[in-house]
Amino acid sequence: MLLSEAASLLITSRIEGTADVSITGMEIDSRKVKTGDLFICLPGFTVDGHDFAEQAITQGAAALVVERVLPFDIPQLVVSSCRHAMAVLGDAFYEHPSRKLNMIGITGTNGKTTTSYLIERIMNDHHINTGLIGTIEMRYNGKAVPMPRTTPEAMELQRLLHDMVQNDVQCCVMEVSSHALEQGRVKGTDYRTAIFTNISQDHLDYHETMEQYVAAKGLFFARLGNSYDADPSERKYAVLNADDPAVDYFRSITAADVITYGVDQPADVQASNIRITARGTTFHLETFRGNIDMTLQMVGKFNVYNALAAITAALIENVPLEQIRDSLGQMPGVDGRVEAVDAGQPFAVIVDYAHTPDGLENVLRTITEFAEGRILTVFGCGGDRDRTKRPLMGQVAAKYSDYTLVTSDNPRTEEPLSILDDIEAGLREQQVAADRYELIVDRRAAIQKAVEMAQPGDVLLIAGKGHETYQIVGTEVHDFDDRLVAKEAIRGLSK
Ligand SMILES: CC(=O)N[C@H]1[C@@H](OP(=O)(O)OP(=O)(O)OC[C@H]2O[C@@H](n3ccc(=O)[nH]c3=O)[C@H](O)[C@@H]2O)O[C@H](CO)[C@@H](O)[C@@H]1O[C@H](C)C(=O)N[C@@H](C)C(=O)N[C@H](CCC(=O)O)C(=O)O
Ligand SMILES: Nc1ncnc2c1ncn2[C@@H]1O[C@H](COP(=O)(O)OP(=O)(O)OP(=O)(O)O)[C@@H](O)[C@H]1O
Repeated sequence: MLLSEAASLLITSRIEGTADVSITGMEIDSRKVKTGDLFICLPGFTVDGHDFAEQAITQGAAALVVERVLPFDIPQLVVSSCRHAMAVLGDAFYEHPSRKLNMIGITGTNGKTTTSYLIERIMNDHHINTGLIGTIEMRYNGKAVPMPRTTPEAMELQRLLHDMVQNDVQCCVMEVSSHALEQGRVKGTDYRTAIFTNISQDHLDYHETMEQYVAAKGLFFARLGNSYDADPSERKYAVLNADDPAVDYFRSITAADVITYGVDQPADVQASNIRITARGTTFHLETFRGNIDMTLQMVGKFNVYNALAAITAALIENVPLEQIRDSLGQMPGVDGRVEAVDAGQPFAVIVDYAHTPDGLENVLRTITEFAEGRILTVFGCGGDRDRTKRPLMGQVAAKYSDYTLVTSDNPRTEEPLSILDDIEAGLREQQVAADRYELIVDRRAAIQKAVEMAQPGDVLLIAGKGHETYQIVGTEVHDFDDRLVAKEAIRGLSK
């Protein structure tokens, strides 16, 4: 691509210097620039990419995209927003890869990862080669790479999608975070199906108010549309949770065809007669393509919602209902999501990624449905993130647990004990007696204590970290896996 071609894609841009320079790659991180790359200077929240232009030039950048002209003798494409330019240029440079894939995006506070795994499983079982991008990793054709963020930056995303196209992937299911929507990371990505799971309090450190958080999610649906004469194979679909209060708002702002799913409110894809046991969940499913009885190995009403969202996406892709039933019935669940830890102990240990008040409430409510003994809960809240959810999570833990151990969960640069104090305020609000909870900063010691307290029939929930295998203290990342720590503690019981 020539710099002049890049400029023609951005209507208000101008070029300072030579326009016919050839661009052989694009990069937003100066440390990764290669000879011939176009370096896009992103003004960030912590540092400004413009300050790294010199390093990019030293590494061989052929030209820059800037919001202000820099004093370097190199062609510069001057734009009003480098973030917007990155999305447009990435999409064009990688030859519009999302238009060659059936793109399914999932947004919502909870359930994105679970739903994406369910869709990936159904599609692949139906021989639709499907790639996945999300919190845990990006994977396709048996290749998996851990991801630093839930939704990649626009440039990285377009590169990934291009790679999928080159490798004969037909469908891509991906998580679309509210941060990504707000920052335009998925601008230019052409989705066929946009799924909404649910919205509840989280990320207010970033979005500040619930209204702004909902509005950020809304961008996903507002950008999706159909022309009146769109070919059926080209139509766009908004798949919405009929039981979530935000459904009417998202319906009102999208021009896509809306398909709803739900349990409590009438919906196009509806579950009824839900039965939950410790081993799984069954329900009756009614859809616009027929009805069927479903069995999930995953527990909880919230997983019925995740399954309904996945079923709806699969029906849009014309997967037969029987095939969907068989795929979901065989799916053991997702890493770190209501994952049972079994080291032969006479009580249940469950590790779960719940890190929002709503997520914690859902998993605890589910446990109450099958717990024979007491419920012991170990959890904490992340440092340098939404502080307002801490007391709310304390309240939820207090409401459902017989004993709560409040501990650390990635304290980052905050004083760990002060995070625990914020959570304790919620426990106190619920007027929990002082002998029904404890603050233990060291997560290993908290898990150890809970394991020692557990009696036969009890359920011990270790919430917050799920699949994560680290703990961030200060700026250091330490190895830490709740599942391994719990197993060690259980083995220690017999010594
Ligand atoms: C708040 C937020 O989203 N920040 C993202 C943003 O950071 P930033 O704007 O501060 O960027 P920066 O680090 O200041 O750098 C600015 C520019 O300088 C460049 N740079 C920087 C250093 C250098 O030596 N050379 C260089 O070129 C960077 O590559 C970047 O282009 O752009 C960075 C570069 O892409 C992201 O890594 C960073 O995500 C941070 C790590 C983050 O924690 N994001 C979270 C909040 C997030 O996005 N989470 C959601 C999921 C939430 C959920 O549902 O749980 C997600 O989608 O992951
Ligand atoms: N549909 C749902 N409704 C409410 N809570 C849910 C739902 N699905 C999962 N959860 C809870 O949220 C936790 C995280 O689930 P999952 O990883 O699927 O969500 P996510 O949206 O991808 O989260 P994140 O954005 O933080 O990665 C689960 O461990 C479970 O406790």
